[in-house]
Amino acid sequence: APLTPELAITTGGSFGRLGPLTDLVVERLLVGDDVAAAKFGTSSPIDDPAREQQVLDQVRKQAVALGVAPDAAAAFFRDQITASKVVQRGLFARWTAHPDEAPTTRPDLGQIRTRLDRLTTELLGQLKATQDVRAQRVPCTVQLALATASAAVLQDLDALHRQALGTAVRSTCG
Ligand SMILES: O=C(O)C(=O)C[C@]1(C(=O)O)C=C[C@@H](O)C=C1
Repeated sequence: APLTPELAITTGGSFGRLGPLTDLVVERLLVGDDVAAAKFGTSSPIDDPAREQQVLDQVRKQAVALGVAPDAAAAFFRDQITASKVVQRGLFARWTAHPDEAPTTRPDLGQIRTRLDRLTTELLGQLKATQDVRAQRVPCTVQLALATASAAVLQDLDALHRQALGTAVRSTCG
């Protein structure tokens, strides 16, 4: 049944100065669900080192062009990739144990990677936009806690995706 207007929640995005960055991180994690659906029941492994290298090369190139430190950007994206694999492994385990929960259609991995490439550009834009706050250890930690806690609630993340979010943001404050 549709929510009554009184119960509807206006989701203006996650809170604080790191809210927009965190929303993109969550969006990328949720694309991990689609990656898992593309690979589950196929011979494509979760780990694809060649594709990871391609992602990180794109990150370094775009970071330099934007004036973001390429090593820090690459470290941030290594965490995004690790977090995506946390999601994918968790979903594979869930779908193996409960085949009735497995996806019934298989999305195209090539199209999903095009989405990931667009998210790379958007995430780098937010790394650039948040350089000031991220450089200040204590304020950054406070803003990150605010953003991740609100993201988990607003986007109704389950335990697997909350765990993956923790992995994805671990180097955000340097
Ligand atoms: O593109 C894939 O195949 C993915 O699984 C996504 C992704 C990523 O997060 O960018 C994660 C794991 C793979 O090793 C390569 C890339």
